Parts: sequence; structure tokens; C-alpha cells
Amino acid sequence: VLLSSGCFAQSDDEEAAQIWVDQYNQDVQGVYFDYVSADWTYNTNITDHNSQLANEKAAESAAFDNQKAIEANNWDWPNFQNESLKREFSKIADMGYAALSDEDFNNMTKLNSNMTTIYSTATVCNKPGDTNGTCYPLDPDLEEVMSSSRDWDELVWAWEGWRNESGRKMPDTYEQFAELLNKAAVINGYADNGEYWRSWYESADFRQICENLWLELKPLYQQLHAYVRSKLRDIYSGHTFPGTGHIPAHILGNMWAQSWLALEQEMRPYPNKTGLDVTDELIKQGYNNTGLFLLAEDFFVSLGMDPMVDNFWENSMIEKPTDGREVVCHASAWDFYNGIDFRIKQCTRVNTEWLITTHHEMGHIEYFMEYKHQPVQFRDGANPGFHEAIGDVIALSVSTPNHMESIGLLPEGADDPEVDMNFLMSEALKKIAFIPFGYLIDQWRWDLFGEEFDRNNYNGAWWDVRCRYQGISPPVTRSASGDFDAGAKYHVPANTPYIRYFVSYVLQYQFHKAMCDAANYVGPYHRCDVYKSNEAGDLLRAMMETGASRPWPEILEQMTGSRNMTAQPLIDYFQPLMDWLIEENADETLGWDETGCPVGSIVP
Ligand SMILES: C[C@H](N[C@H](C(=O)O)[C@@H]1CCCN1C(=O)[C@@H](N)CC(=O)O)C(=O)N1CCC[C@H]1C(=O)O
Ligand SMILES: [Zn+2]
Repeated sequence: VLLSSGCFAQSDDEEAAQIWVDQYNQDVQGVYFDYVSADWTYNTNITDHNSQLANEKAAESAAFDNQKAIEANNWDWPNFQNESLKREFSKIADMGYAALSDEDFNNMTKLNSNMTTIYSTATVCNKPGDTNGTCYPLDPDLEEVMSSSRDWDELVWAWEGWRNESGRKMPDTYEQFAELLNKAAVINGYADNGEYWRSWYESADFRQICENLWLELKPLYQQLHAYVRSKLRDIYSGHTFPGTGHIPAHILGNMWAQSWLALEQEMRPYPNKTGLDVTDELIKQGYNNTGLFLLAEDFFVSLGMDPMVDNFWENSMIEKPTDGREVVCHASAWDFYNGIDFRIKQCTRVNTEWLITTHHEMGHIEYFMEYKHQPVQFRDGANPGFHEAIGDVIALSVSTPNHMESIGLLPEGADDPEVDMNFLMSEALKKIAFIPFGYLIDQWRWDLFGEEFDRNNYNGAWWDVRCRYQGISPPVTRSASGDFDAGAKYHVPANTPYIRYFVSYVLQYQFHKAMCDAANYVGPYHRCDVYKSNEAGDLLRAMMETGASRPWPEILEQMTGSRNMTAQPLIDYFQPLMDWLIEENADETLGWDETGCPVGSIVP
């Protein structure tokens, strides 16, 4: 509003503001649809041309966001009476990376796609015993070696080779990239990009809240770590483990040691009873990739959620293409912001792990569909951890012995207490093993953005948190500056924040408990299966449809009665296993040297 004095006063006309934002919500959907479509084309067909088109569309989308942020600030929205309108304006005004100049923004997206292309097309050659010079991609070949090989040297080949072909090619690019992320954050009034990312949790002491949750969960992790380390010492009796108590990172069944589920058979408390690895059953029963999706869809529909829409089946990429195209195999779920197009892109294989991942990705799709009526700025998780928890909370019911038996994937023994303990162990190998990993990635990134260490110690600082929090260590010497092992994990080159998974692993047990209580379930929570429960479904859907329209503590309270994240439901869920582990570990030395990595494992 131009005053007679020639100054601009911010308008407090909320009706005019509502009219403006209604128009914004019409216009923004087309802009975001174009950008997401171009990004989809690049992700499902990696070429320079498609990368360039996606970057151009990203720039157009950013220019739109930038323009709308400026227009939004014509209003005195911080003083709006209408809370929802104020919240919508605050999100439009916080323009993120669109604050950068065109040149900086284009440079940032180019650096980002360069690193994502390196990650998604890297291959490792010279496999021990190979004579034909074959080179292997991460997905599925190297991941298969990491989960099924028990040959120390073959595991070292895959573990070290992957890091050298992916992360090691990125640190200088990442340094420039981080500078641009920080530059945008500072323009928007944050100290650095880490503070910008943490702002999405709307909690002043978010970092402390996470540290407290980690400290609450650490005893459980240490018990599992001690048990698994003892078993691995037997399996790899010919090799020496560090005297500091760290576990060599390459023998935990996963390229990043973030899930130890691949060790389920060797870690089973009652080896002569069935475990919960249903891979063989899935294959025996002729499941194909689509079958895994239909299994997941059936559960969501049983809770009153929508089935996958037609164009989901037509346009999703559910397996690795065989026509020679290079694709970003890392699984992801896509919202095209038009309320119609929703897709999953993954290189599915028929096994237990992919059954879980398919539930995870479909959880995102169901959330997209539940909040599609919301204004675009509210089409998000209540906080990012909520989005990561939907699929997983469903998987907690699906994975139970009873449910597996009911869908014919567990031949027998669902009510056997020893099978129950085997089940809890397999859950712990997935969920408890993950906790420090989910926590540490952004501890490192927040400190990098906060310039707590410089380029010469990118990898030194990475291994510091890996050794201290996860109690693992590199199986071969790594360079503090020449290597960049963080870049060997998708989310770092792809620039996806990670603390959301740590938050999700806490929240999903709060959700599970609330849903089981709503379903009037009686018994231990680890045996609860909310399949077909209208009450559980109504509770979850009521939370999902609110999207990001209100502060997450209000939405959490509406669903669980608590405004805070609490680790108690997770701890209660695993209590029977914790008791068993304490007994089993009576003669074990718990933990590891938490001052850092074993001497000599990290060199300058
Ligand atoms: C396999 C899964 N892929 C992510 C996910 O589904 O979260 C992908 C890639 C990054 C974001 N993303 C999305 O799909 C988003 N569009 C979802 C949204 O809309 O917020 C993943 O990375 N996971 C699952 C367990 C832990 C972690 C890992 O594997 O380390
Ligand atoms: Zn996710």
C-alpha cells in the first residue's frame, strides 16, 4: 500500500490477502508440476540434456517462489489474526534457495546434479576372482554382496570400491555446494543452512531434544552392538577386531551399516526356530515386484486409505529399466502437486528388505493423497519425520509373525514365544541398529554448514561421528581429506536432510502405540497388528490429512495425547529383547572407545 508519504506500508487487509493466496495456490501447482515432471525425466533417464532441462525448470520454479515471497511481504502477515493464513504466508515468505541470484542458483543445481549423477552411475570393477573385468553398480550388485557375502576380502572390495568410485569424486564440489546453501540461508536470516533445516521442526531446542532422545536409546543400542560384535567375532574368527570395541563397518550386512537385518540368520536368539526373513517364501509363492506393491496397498486400504490411482501404475518406475537407460535407482516417492499424479521410482527386487521399502515409499504416496486438498504450502509432513513414519508404522503391523502368518508368508510358529524373540531380534537389527546412523549424518552436516571443520577434515569429521555414535570403524585406512565417505550415502549428494529418519524412528512407535490403543488391542505392542481396524485407520488419517497446516506438537497431541517426541513406546516395544540381551551379554564388555576412531584408521 503506497502511503501519501510515499512510503510503503504493509497491508493488514486479510481479505485481500486471502484472495491473493487463493490465486497463488492456483498458479503454483502448474509451476511445481513442470519442475517435478522435468526432475522425474532426469531421474528416470540420466542424460546431460535431461539434467539441463531439470535445472532450467528448477530455476523457473525458484524465480516464481522468489517473486511470490516478495509479493507476500507486501502484507503485514506476522500480525494477521487468521492463524492459518499467517502460517501460509510465513511459508511463502521463507523462499529457501530461491533467495540466491540466478547465477548462484543455477550453479547450485548444476553442482547438485553433478554429484547425484556421479552417485547414480558409479560402478566398481576388479572384483576378487573376476577375470572378465566386469564393473558392478551399487543397485543391485554391490548391495547384494554387502548383504549376502561373508568373505571379508570381498566385502572390503565392495565397501572400499564403492566409496572410491562415488564419494571420493565429490568433496571439492560439495564444498562449493555447501557454500551456496549457506549463502541462501544467510540471505533468509539464518546463521547457516543447518539452522534453516532445523527451523522446519519449529522447536528452539531441537538439537538438544534429539541429543536427549539419543541418550535415552543408547543403552539399547549398546546391548545390541555388544551382542552382534560377539557373534561377528566368531564368524570372522580369522580377523582381528579393533581393541577399542568398534565393529569393522563392512561386515554388518549393509553398505552403510545402517541396517543389520542381513545378519538375521546368524543373530537369531533361537536358531532352530523360524526367523522372519520371508524372502524365500516370497519367491516360492511367485511374488513379483507388483505383488509387493499390491500387498502394501492392501494394508493401507484396510485402514480406509485410497488405493493407488490409475496413473500411479501407468507412470511409476517400479524396477530397474533394461533398455540401457541410466536411472537414479535410490527409491523415492513423488508428489506432482496437481492432486492427480503420484509416483514411486525404485529398482525393486523381490525380498524382505524391498517389501519394507515398498511400504515406506507407499506411505509417502498415501500422505500426499490424504493432504492433496490442502493449500500447496501445507502439502508436507507435520514435520519431515512424520512423512518418514507413515509407511514404517504400517510395516510394524505387517512384519508381525501373526500378520505374516495371516498372509501366508510365515509357515508356522506365530504364537511360539521363541519365534517371538527371533522376531524382536530381526526388528532390532532394522530399527535399533539404525538409531545412531539416523542421528549422526546431520550432526556432521550441521557442523559442516556451521564451519566447525574445514575441507581438509571433511572425512575426518565424518569418521569421528561414525566411530563415536555407531561404534563402527573403517576396515581399511581412510584419508581425512582425500576421501569423502559421506558422499557414498545417497542423501549427501542428493542434499536430502537425514535427521527426519531419526525423528521418524521415535515417532513411529508413538503412532503404533496410539493406533493399537485406538484398536482396543490388548497385549505387548510388538505383537500388535492394526490390519483392517477402522479406529486405527481413522486416527492415522485424521493426522495425515492435516499435512503441515498446524504446528506438529498440536497434530501429535491430537493423535497420541502427547505434544512431545518420546522414546518410551520404542523402549517398551523392545523391552523383552532388552532383558534377553542383558542376560546374553553378561560376560561382554559393553560399548567402545567413544573418543574417536581406532588409532591409525584415519590418516591426514
Ligand atoms: C529409500 C528411502 N528413500 C527416500 C525416502 O523415501 O525417504 C527418498 C530419497 C530421499 C527422499 N526420498 C523421498 O522419497 C521423498 N520424496 C519422500 C518425501 O516426500 O518426503 C530412504 O532413503 N530411506 C528410507 C529409510 C531410511 C532412508 C535410507 O535408505 O537411508
Ligand atoms: Zn521416506
